[in-house]
Amino acid sequence: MTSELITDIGELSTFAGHEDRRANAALVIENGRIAWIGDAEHPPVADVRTSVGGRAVLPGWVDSHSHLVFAGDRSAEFEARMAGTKYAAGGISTTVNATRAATDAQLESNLRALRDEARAQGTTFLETKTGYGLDVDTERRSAEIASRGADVVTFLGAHLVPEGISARDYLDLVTGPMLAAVTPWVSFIDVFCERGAFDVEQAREVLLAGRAAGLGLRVHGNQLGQGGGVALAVELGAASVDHCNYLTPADLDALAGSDTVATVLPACDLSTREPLAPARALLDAGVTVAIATNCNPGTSYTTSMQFCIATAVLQMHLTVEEAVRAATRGGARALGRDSGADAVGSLRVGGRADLQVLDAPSISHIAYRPGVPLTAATWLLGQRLPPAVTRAARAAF
Ligand SMILES: N=CN[C@@H](CCC(=O)O)C(=O)O
Ligand SMILES: [Zn+2]
Repeated sequence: MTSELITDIGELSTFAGHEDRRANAALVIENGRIAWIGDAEHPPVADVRTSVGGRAVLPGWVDSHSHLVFAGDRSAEFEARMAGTKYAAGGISTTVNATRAATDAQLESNLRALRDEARAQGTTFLETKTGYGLDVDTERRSAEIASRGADVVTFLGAHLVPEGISARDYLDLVTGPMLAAVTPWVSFIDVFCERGAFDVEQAREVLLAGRAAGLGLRVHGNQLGQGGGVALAVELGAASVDHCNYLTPADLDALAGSDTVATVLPACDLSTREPLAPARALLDAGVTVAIATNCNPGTSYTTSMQFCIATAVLQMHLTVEEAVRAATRGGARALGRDSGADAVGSLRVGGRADLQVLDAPSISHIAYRPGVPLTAATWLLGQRLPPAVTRAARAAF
């Protein structure tokens, strides 16, 4: 099996827990894994030598929150919002109607185009959710399609109570036949615990049914106002609670004393004109923070982790290193994948060779040069992605 030495690295960021950023380093990839990390002056013998010419090398992004199984467009809703209309959960139904009407091939092609767009920008590990079907058949096919394009799939049948059914009957469906239909394809269950979606008791019922089916738990919480989503996530030991825009001091304390990751979604905060999530306060309280895109057609139509990181630095007051860690190791933690043989989001000997090279000497350029796409090359499980694959989304016309 061919081994590849990556050398002339300007700055190596590993996020493996020690020497997170180092100069004069090199690494060797073999069999899809990192075989060696060390001093560039004393590398082991390798079959192939790749010089990155002083550029920065770091883990690929772990985007731990997206909604990529959908059809249709909500740019008119976005324009209205930019003109002053407030975001409300009800907008989800526009995408539900378009998604139900789409064929499997259309949904899969959209998902793959967005996944490739993300990869071209350095994302090597991606979670995505169902949640625009909201009937048994469309949720099942959404989950199956998602499993062919994403690394982790989350069941979000509890996104909104669709038209034509009572909340009680819909909860019975979500926690019964719908859950049974998606279970082969998903590893987490999620619920939108918010005004206009599901209240705390309804959310608890959904999460407990998911847990009984063997799924991990996640919560969309405290996005549009203070509520019980964060407290419920902590109470039930959810892997993450996502959004976290409106936190009380008690929410902060609860998160700080827990293993639940707070996932912040900076692009969504800007696109919905909600206050930015208090990522600085969360980190200061000792909470593990993840940064993700929340790519979806309603509230955050971007696959750019770099945009999210730059926003977290420039507007949420994270340091560059904190933000990049949150977008790699933090995302991995939110997905339960930050340790063990299948760990992602860090570069360590024996771990997956999922990495990217920036067209910049250090990670600081991600925020220092905001809006500039800096990923120059990406390796996924040790294989360098060909430019043709990463440009596929744009070539298809
Ligand atoms: N908040 C709930 N769900 C999505 C948005 C859904 C939509 O408006 O389409 C989110 O994470 O922002
Ligand atoms: Zn979301």
